[in-house]
Amino acid sequence: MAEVQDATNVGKPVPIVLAEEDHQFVLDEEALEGILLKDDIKDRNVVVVSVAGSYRKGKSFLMDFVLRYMKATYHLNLINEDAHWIGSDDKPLDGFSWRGGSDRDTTGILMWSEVFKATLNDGEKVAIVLLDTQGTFDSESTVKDCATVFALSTLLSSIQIYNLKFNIQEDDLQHLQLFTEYGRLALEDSGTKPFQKLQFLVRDWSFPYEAEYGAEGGKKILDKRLQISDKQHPEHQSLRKHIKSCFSDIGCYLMPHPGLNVATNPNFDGKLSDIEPEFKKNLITLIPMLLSPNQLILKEIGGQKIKAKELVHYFKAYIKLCTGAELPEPKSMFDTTAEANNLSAVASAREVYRSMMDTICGGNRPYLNSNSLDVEHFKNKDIAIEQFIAKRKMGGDEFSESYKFKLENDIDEDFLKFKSQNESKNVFKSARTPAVFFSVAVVCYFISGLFNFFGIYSVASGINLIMGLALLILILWSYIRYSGVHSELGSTIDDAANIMWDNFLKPTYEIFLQKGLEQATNQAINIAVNNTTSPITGVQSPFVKRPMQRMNSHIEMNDRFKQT
Ligand SMILES: Nc1nc2c(ncn2[C@@H]2O[C@H](COP(=O)(O)OP(=O)(O)OP(=O)(O)O)[C@@H](O)[C@H]2O)c(=O)[nH]1
Ligand SMILES: [Mg+2]
Repeated sequence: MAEVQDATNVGKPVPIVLAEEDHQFVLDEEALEGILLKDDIKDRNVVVVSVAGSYRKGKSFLMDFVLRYMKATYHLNLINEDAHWIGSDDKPLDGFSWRGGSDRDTTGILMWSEVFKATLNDGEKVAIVLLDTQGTFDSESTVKDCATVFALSTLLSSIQIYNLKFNIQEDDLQHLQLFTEYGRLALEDSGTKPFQKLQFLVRDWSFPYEAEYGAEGGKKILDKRLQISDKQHPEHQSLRKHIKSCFSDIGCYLMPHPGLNVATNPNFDGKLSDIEPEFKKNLITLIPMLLSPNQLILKEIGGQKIKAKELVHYFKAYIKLCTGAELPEPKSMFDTTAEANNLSAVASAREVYRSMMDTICGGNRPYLNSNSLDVEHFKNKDIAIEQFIAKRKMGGDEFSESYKFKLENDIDEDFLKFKSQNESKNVFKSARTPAVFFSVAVVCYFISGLFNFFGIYSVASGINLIMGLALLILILWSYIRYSGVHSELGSTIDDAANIMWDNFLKPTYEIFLQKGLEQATNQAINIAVNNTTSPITGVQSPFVKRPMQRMNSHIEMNDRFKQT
């Protein structure tokens, strides 16, 4: 017994993964290498035991009993059959820091500085590493912090103890799913189960009449909780399938309550004499069940056993993955639900906009002039946004503001598509390229004729060359449109035609049109005022003649009236 007590003073907890204030996790490589790269350790295959779960649930307290067992069994080579490893009744519990109170204690990931050396039944010499982790869901950690610690410790351990209180609840399974999925994302898909042993540990189990304390009762409860049946909601079924697919072995142990001293006495220092005998009895069964030489599970990654020196590389690689920008940000249940709500409201409002625009300018509707299309767009956009605002959504106005912005962007994107679809229906626009090049050819033809007439042959042949080029481009464009090949060249020709149209042909055409209109208006006024015959038809217009006759007769009548 004395030897056991001395042994508990060897080693100390070493922070390996440090939780920084800005919610970043940093690996202390030097400390890690100091533990795992010792000459007598580095080439041994490793067993990594870790404990994870919500904060303030006795994880570090349990690990200190694990330490007592490890020291007695592997450090001092005491065989534990007589349960002496658990120590004397009056010895306070030390090792990983544990304490009472409601505020979190452990942060980041701690590794015990002593790596225990063991020889398996087949003679293989292995090293056993113990990890204690920061509890999940304390008031200071974000969901990402919790997922990072849980995923890292699951990725790096061969036995992960999932520490729960009272029962295995649905939310415990949901969190496990979230965290393991986070860890699984960090791994390349190897097709095999990514993690090894998962040991549910239910503390303060209060229903021994339903399932007895220990592994047998634990199995009964676990089977019930992980059972998949057709009657279950698909969400529950997939959750269970997911958990089973992640771990190669899943067990459960039901622990009794340790007694009121442990749970509520602020002066409790871990003495066995203050702990309920039933709890002690179960510790003596639980810990050797996981860690006796014939129960050890070697750490494997992708089917390969991992040596202590290799574990250092995996620590470095996984922390980089879990803290890098590649993994998606895990969110709280509320955020995820509110996001889903808002996204579905965005989708249905967008659908409203699309279907309204479809009836106005969809594929089977005729061309609409761009002003009317703009008016319809703004009107329908307003209707869609109003519908988005009116829809009941979780998260409140502030939360949905960014989704409203997204909806506006999505609608503007849709509008661009509707617009270009509408433009493609404008036959005049699609005929612009041939019209431009044809016009160039015709104009060149007349101008070159003019130069020929005046005998300036060199200029005329230069203009003829331009005419030939325009015709050649026209033929090339027609071929591209017909065959569908070299579409980029086709677009360049279209662009060139647009530039010529916008800068030369359209202004010229507008000037002529304006002049023509001015002339026509002047003539119409002349006809009206002078009652002249139309210069075009040579006929006196009845629309002008009749009102003029009526006006003249009114003047005549007026004059006669004045005379009488
Ligand atoms: N009810 C109950 N209390 C326990 C049990 N085991 C330990 N405790 C008490 O729980 C309190 C917290 O113990 P810790 O080991 O520090 O808990 P932890 O889970 O490591 O907490 P964090 O490091 O903050 O995540 C201490 O007061 C222990 O005495 C148990 O099985 N049941
Ligand atoms: Mg702790």
